[in-house]
Amino acid sequence: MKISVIGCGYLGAVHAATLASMGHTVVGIDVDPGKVERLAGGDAPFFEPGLDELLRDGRATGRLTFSTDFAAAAGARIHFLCVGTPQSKTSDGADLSYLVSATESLLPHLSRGAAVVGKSTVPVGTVDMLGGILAGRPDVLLGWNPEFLRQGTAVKDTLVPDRLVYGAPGGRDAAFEPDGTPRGVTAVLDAVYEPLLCAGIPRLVCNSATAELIKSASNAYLATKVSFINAMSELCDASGADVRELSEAMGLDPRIGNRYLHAGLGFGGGCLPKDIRSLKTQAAMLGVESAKDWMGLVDSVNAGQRLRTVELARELCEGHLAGRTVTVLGAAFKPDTDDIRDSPALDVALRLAAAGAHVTVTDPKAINNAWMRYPQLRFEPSSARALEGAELVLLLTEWNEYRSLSPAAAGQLVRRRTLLDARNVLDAAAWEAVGWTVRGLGTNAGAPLVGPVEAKYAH
Ligand SMILES: NC(=O)c1ccc[n+]([C@@H]2O[C@H](COP(=O)([O-])OP(=O)(O)OC[C@H]3O[C@@H](n4cnc5c(N)ncnc54)[C@H](O)[C@@H]3O)[C@@H](O)[C@H]2O)c1
Ligand SMILES: O=c1ccn([C@@H]2O[C@H](COP(=O)(O)OP(=O)(O)O[C@H]3O[C@H](CO)[C@@H](O)[C@H](O)[C@H]3O)[C@@H](O)[C@H]2O)c(=O)[nH]1
Repeated sequence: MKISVIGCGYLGAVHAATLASMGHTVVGIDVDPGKVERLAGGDAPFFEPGLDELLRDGRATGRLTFSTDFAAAAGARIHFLCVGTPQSKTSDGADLSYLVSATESLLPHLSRGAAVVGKSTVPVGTVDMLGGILAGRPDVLLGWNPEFLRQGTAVKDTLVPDRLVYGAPGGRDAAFEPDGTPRGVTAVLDAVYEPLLCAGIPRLVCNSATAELIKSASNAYLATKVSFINAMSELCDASGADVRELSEAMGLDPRIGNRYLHAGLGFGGGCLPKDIRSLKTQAAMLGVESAKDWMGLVDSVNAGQRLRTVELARELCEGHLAGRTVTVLGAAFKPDTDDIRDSPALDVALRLAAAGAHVTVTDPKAINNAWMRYPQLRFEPSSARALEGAELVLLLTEWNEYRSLSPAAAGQLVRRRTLLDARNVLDAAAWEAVGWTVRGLGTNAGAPLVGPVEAKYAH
């Protein structure tokens, strides 16, 4: 099947390359000529494990091409909208201007009966709004097929997803003939995903509003779990408990599960933060105060972890960050990606620098992106050189390279063996054994149990 993918960023490039690997003929369209040139050359414009290989394969078979020209999308049976829906510059809501523009650019090139299906994460009601743009083309099928991939494991997540969700006009009842044969956009999507469906991946068909909300609610739930355990980590610090043990024990209850229950610096990236704010805005507009307040709390607990980290760093520098030499391990919002969108690590690094510390940031993949965005920070690609002379080391993104640092070797490089493990991943005892002072978030490692509890319950 000929398919077009509009918007070739972290989502679209992976979607296009995996569809080509399933045997489809795919053209990726993007307004960024530099990105298109690299993709067309079989070279991913960002770091995503496994993507380069898929791009090269797609290029070799001739099934995967890229263009800046929307005319190249003509003749496709289905067009996937994968453009960004970032947080608006003026509110907490999503900026839908890229989607509107992409749909308008696509309109003149739509074949009779073609399907337009969005994958971007959108507020509920977006499909109806885009339907207005396509109103003059009643032959065109419109649907939504939200994406759940994670960066760092995007290729595997796309080829072996937990589920496929189709938002189709009229919902489940209208999506099938009386004999159960899929019709309309459901039939087209089934043909696209045939190999996945044959492999037993569950597929859920619902109306567009439900599909839009399934995506937002899923991200909101993941963010809720992270903020919940981080709120518990603060309780642990206040009481002398250890959040790693608490989380492990809670996670063994299958009703709770241990995933997204890792306490630390909290969530960042191009998805969870903007998606919970967008959901908060949607809830407010729909007059649903409980969901609005819930998202606000999840967001503020998450922001609090960044501030707690800076305060802990200050404490570890005897109350004064000004003039201190500080090394930050990690710039990406999480390991295995070069994405620095809303990176908790860089947020903390900027706050430390603003407090007067001499901050050096290192990262295995994200240095270039970080340096272009924050030229005021100092970056060093080599972690060994970044550690030289440090008075405080902060582990802010848990790349394997940092998890496997030798405490003794790192100790030879720094001026003072003081470590803040804000991702709670290191073996504090092994580091303390060679003279490091180690602190975490909610692990109480090395912290004196000064009596916040006694103070709170004194009267
Ligand atoms: N990144 C993820 O892991 C992920 C996963 C699931 C869903 N999503 C959602 O997918 C969407 C895209 O996210 P992303 O991370 O890929 O963003 P991104 O910024 O990496 O990519 C968006 C791409 O769209 C292009 N673009 C913008 N306007 C365009 C237009 N009018 N025509 C053609 N191309 C245009 C941009 O140049 C860019 O390459 C968002 O809604 C996001 O929430 C992302
Ligand atoms: O126990 C945990 C798990 C994650 N995180 C942090 O949470 C953030 C998000 O992590 P992850 O979900 O792995 O990254 P994303 O690639 O942003 O993926 C999320 O956002 C995508 C875009 O919507 C969705 O498709 C995915 O399903 C959803 O997991 C990162 O900063 C992590 O460090 C924690 O702090 N503790």
